[in-house]
Amino acid sequence: MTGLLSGIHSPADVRALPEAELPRLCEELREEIVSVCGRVGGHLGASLGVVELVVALHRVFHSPQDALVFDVGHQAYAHKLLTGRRERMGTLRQAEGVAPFLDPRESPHDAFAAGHACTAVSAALGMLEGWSVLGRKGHAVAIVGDGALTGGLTFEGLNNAGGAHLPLVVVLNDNQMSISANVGAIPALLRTREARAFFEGLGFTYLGPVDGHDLGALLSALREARASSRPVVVHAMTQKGRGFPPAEADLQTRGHAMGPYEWRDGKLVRSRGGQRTFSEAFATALADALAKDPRVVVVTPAMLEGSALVELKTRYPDRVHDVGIAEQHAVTFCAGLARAGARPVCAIYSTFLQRSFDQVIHDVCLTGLPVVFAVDRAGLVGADGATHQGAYDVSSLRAVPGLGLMAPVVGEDIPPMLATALAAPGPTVIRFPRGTLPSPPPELRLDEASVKGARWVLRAQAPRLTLVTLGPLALAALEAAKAEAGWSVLDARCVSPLDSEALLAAADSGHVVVVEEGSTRGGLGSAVLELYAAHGRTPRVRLMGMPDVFMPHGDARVQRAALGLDAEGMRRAGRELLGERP
Ligand SMILES: Cc1ncc(C[n+]2csc(CCOP(=O)(O)OP(=O)(O)O)c2C)c(N)n1
Ligand SMILES: CC(=O)[C@@H](O)[C@H](O)COP(=O)(O)O
Ligand SMILES: [Mg+2]
Repeated sequence: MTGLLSGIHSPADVRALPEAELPRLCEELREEIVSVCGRVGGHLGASLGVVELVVALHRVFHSPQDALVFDVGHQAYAHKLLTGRRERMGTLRQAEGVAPFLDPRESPHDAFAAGHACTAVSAALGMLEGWSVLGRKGHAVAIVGDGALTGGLTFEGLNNAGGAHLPLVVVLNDNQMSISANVGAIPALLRTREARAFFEGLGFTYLGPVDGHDLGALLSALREARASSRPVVVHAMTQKGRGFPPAEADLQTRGHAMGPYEWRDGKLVRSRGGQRTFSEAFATALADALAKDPRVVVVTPAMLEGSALVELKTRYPDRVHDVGIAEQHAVTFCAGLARAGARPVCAIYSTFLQRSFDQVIHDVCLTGLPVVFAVDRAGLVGADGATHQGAYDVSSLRAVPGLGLMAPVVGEDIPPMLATALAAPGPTVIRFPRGTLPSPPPELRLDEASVKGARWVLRAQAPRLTLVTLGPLALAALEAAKAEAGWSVLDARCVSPLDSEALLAAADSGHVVVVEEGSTRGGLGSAVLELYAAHGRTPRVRLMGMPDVFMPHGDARVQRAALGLDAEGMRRAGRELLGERP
């Protein structure tokens, strides 16, 4: 790489450039972002939209003495390129490579770790307050999207900041988009003069709206904000996908994030197989439920695309609700719907459901309201890494009384599971992973009758060992067991309530390996051990799953194999437990 970017190793180099060179720097940053994302995929559109903003921020503020706190961190590729990570950017989102979002362990210029939305204002305010206590000087800037303004946590931070009289700078990166078009009253509010009144009402000085691609305007607004002794909002208008026509033209998919791509015959081609995903299979089952039962209502906290609900939203605009990046609200909204007699299905990623644990307990489960949670991205998620792993849903939700919890193995399991959940008098979780559907062996087909208990996928004549699995891992277990003599496979299917009878029968084999794609701390394996302890049963048990660390980014298939969550790994673990040569 020649050009300006090759001479930029830290923000000090950005500040040393003549101002007239900054447009060229922005051009090079865009070229680099498009090129990196073309090779490895990533959050292309969000990052392209803030190139001028990031350059201006590094020009006016002095990172790391000043803290630039990016909300989510998916928009920060230009920041990574300007802070010493340019040469490693080709490793973005891959194992051992540059992190998908921001992480202070990767760079001192990443002021605060993120990946989940709506944390920036609170974190930046906390840092300012901390510095004030410790007598350290510095500016703190929260860079927040308009989507993050649909989340309660952002408002909690703004409210606190407006009354705290600290010179917090909030840069509102308003591209009029969340992943989908932004929702609720906020988008309209931000288009009117009331935006000023709103932020001023909260105790902020309001600067803007500023053209977020006009470096001169940005520099002058940010300088004014830096000089302020009060909280300031700089309202910058940006365009997602800016400078890359396919992203500008297709905001929801290419404009937010996409996998690796290439140009073929003048067309952008995504390298994605045509196989159906678990999310799509769930959406198909939902379509059926919506058609059959007028009480069914679907709720997503800002993940219409990821949860494959775009088409259903078009077909049922009044029964499919995108409520914004508002997981707590989504769950309590569902509780209200259920209380009114509707049958809500909350489609939510496992990692984002963490936000609403109390709402699940207090608003839904305490009185047993019939809400269905379609918990997507349960298990390893791959390139999004530690912040997005679906590791804790089973461990945490298993503890909640009256909450049913089940997991399909194959796509065919989903319709009967959803029907069972919708017919249940109380709340139910259906958890399924990110990715494509496996091909079902004929013996795994379920009938449409209600789903009950565990299912023997393979029952050996003289069993020596049972692999107890959850979700699609049953298929790898089947492969492992078929290669060994006397191995059985039990698909636990329901974690709550546990099928005690089947699991106690599994103990008869003397050796039990419990395999799940979730934390082994408190997950299905723990449930099985609790059951055996309660019944005084003492088979030799081995637990397999996600270990007691925050699993980093990488290829999910590779990680699965490394954790032994494939046929080979299960065979190895089983043979070890049996005392046989692995
Ligand atoms: C708590 C949480 N919910 C959902 C998401 C998924 N998500 C990531 S970015 C994004 C859109 C954010 O919109 P905005 O803040 O406007 O930023 P933009 O992408 O437009 O730059 C969403 C919904 C998340 N990261 N965290
Ligand atoms: C940044 C963020 O939280 C989302 O954009 C997320 O990366 C989407 O993940 P999926 O690709 O699994 O939908
Ligand atoms: Mg936005």
